[in-house]
Amino acid sequence: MADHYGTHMAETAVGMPSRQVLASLHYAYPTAIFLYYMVASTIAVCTLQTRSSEHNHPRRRAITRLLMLVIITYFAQLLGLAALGFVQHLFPPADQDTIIGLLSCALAYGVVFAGLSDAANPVWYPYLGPFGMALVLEPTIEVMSLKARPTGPLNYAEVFDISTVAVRYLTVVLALALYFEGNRTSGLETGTDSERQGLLKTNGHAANAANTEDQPEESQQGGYGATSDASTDDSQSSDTDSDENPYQRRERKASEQMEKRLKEKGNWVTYAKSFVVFFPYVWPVNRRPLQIRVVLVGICLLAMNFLNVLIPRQLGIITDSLSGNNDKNPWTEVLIFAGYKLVASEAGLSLLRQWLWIPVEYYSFGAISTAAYSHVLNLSSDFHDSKSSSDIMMAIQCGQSISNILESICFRAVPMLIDMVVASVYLSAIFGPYEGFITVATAAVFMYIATRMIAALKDARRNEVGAWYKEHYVRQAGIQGWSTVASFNQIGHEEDRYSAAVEDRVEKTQKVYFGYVLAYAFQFLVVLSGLLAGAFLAVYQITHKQVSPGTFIMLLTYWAQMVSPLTFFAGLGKSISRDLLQAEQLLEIMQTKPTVFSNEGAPDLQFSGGKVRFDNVWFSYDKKKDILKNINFTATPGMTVAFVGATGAGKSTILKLLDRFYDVTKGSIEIDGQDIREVDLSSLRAQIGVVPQAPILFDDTIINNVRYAKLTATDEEVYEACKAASIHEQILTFTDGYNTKVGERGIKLSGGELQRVAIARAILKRPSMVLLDEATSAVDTETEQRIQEALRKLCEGRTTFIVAHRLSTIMNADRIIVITGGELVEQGSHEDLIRANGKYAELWSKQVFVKPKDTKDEEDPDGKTVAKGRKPPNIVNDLSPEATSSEIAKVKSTPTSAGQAASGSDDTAAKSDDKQDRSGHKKEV
Ligand SMILES: Nc1ncnc2c1ncn2[C@@H]1O[C@H](COP(=O)(O)OP(=O)(O)OP(=O)(O)O)[C@@H](O)[C@H]1O
Repeated sequence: MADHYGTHMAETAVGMPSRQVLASLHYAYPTAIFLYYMVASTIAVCTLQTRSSEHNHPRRRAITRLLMLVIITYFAQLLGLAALGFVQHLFPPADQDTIIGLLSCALAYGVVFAGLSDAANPVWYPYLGPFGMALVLEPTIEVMSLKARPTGPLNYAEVFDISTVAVRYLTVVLALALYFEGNRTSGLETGTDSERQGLLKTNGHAANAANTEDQPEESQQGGYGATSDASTDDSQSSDTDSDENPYQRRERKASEQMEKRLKEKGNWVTYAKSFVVFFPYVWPVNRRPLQIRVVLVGICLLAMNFLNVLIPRQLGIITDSLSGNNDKNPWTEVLIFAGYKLVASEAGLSLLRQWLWIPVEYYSFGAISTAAYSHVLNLSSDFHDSKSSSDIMMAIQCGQSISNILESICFRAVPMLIDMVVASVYLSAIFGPYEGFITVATAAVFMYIATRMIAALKDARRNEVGAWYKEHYVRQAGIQGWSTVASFNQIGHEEDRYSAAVEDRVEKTQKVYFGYVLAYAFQFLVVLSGLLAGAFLAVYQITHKQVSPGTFIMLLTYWAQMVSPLTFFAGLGKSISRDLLQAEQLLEIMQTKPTVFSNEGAPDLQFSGGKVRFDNVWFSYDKKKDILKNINFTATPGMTVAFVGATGAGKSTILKLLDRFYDVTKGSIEIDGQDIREVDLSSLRAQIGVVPQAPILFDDTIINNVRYAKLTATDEEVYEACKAASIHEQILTFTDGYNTKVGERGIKLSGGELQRVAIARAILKRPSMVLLDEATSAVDTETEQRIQEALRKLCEGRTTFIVAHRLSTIMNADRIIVITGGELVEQGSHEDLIRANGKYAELWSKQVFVKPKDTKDEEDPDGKTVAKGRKPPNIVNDLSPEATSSEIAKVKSTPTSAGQAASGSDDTAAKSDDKQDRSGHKKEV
């Protein structure tokens, strides 16, 4: 064996133990650098320190160059040894430990160098550690090597070697000095030491609060994500992207959410802990058979690791038996090989693993989807009003990504890592440490190149997704808006638009595709170089009879097997971060708490007539602008209360508060003396029947849609409800009668039919209280008459709240409440309010006395003259304030006749005089 300087160890006076120590140091030093760097970098990333530094170290460039110089000195030493070997005809020119040590140090510092070059704002301790080790270990190794050489004067090679080590040592010292000097200077300049202290908020407390809290949100995020982190780049770039498609918007929102949560949690570890909510869905808790399956899957994976060694090894044995290098029977060996292949194949362990795993996987997918769906359904109106339904549905589907992350780590990354470690150890054992080094070096270079290339393709990929979405939207717009396209004669325009979008997408896809092909080509070249180096070494050892020819075949097979784990690892970070972003969207939903809920153990609503009291009710949707202000009124049992007022005044909001779609911000709502927040939500809603402004039906048959109000209702009950809602006859005229499908959201029904089906539903429910929100807005007056009849049946004896713009609909209400700008400005019966000559009288007069404008010749908006005496294009209300007053005066003198004028029905007018409410209670006016 040759020592550091090419002289044979055996000739020196150094004892065995120190030689062993020296040999171990050659391996331990680069290993320590590598491990320290990896662990320190991981800690820095996990504790988010890499995101803290907002300005660069002033000497960073110089330090990076010095690090490069350190690597060069190792190659210089190797070149020196090669020159010595060449001159002295020594091969190998030094002992194997020294050469491997130098090569490994060059590789380890190479990894550190690559990390420093790539980091946007590095945290320095992962890079300083190796320098610190060098300060101690470099002289130690050198001194021990000098001790190991024979006594006598130094030759040129030894002088060169010592000088190179000295240069390296000085380089390391200089790099450290520059770091501390730069740190001190920048500290003096800025007055802070952000590089060492700049940790982010932990659990809501900012370590660098002074730095971050004064800044606007954007700038905080900017500094925050100031690494090369993809997600932050995405969020920032897409913020300014006006062409953001839903995919990009979702990704941006998820990545912003992730940033926010990371900021709150302080590090990745606590961040990852927030995903613990998914644990019961991923791990089959309380399902022993499934748990056993998971364990068996683990055993299968270990068996696969084992087979990955056995198969190449067996090929080597077969080759050796064929070439007579061993005395084994090739027939038997081939059979054993076939056996291994069978076990490792899709028909063997893989099949078994899938069989074991599929129920677990689907358990998890099913459990997450069901839990997410149920959670979403139980969230309150504020959530549903603020989220797009497509985003919610996407997020529920993203449940799969949680199990994907675990599967990637547990069932792919871990076994592949085992494969790679086993490969380098096994190859080192067979061919010696050089082969192990070649394997590790190839893997490191491969991963570096592959991850860089994937990162370089990020923009191209984003453009491709954008183009894909654009194509999708152009197509969808053309098809969905076909009638608009056709009626505006724009088919040609849409065709051009679509073909341009397709062309753009195809061009961008090609770019990405070619990028991937190029990336694979580079990866292949790296693997080929490693394979070539490994194969040369093997050939050398075979020709020197150190190993058998069969091992060559084993080596080739092993290398071929390693490409797929390497490719997987190169893309692992990307796929995990994509899955995490998707899981983030679901996590956000799962962590949203309903704002309207039943208190623990809340009693059921005890309904006794339906007395409703609004006591000083205030409400705001966004906690900023008050939508309802100080609303006070009481509705006695069976009373019909109508809300009128301008659009946006807050009428529908009052109904939503009654049904507890939202809770009041201040004040309270009581039903029969019970605060509705104190009773069980479901028992409250069970008492209330709603006919909404825009009823939504399910894409199902009419009968099923009506029956939705009471799932146990018989067909007869449904028919009765439809008869009561004056829709039965009409349904019978449909092609399939009650089995007619209503289309998505009831699109196949007319507005009036839709509203009557909604009324039938409410009738079938037989609620104790009724809320009608513009229930007859979509029907003509004749149909309305019939619906009024239906509604009368529905509301009979029930406390009813009506919102209506058409005042004729509500003039018979026991109480009319006028809402203006969220405030209750008037209340009373129709007659009282008309007499009061306030807001209601004004609204009433405008609706009653609508008549054509004076039909003198005038110009229409296009400048064309409209001839006098002809019917003008619009009927408008032309009452002047004076005219209004005089009309109201008339109304005041003959209220009943005004009622008749409005309703056109003696019957309804007669009822307006009825001071007794429908349940026999005296009206509370
Ligand atoms: N979910 C919501 N989130 C935020 N603001 C809302 C929401 N729903 C309604 N608003 C706002 O609250 C105000 C009152 O709305 P509301 O629907 O109660 O009015 P309305 O009097 O019933 O109007 P219309 O007669 O047109 O139905 C409006 O300004 C509206 O923009």
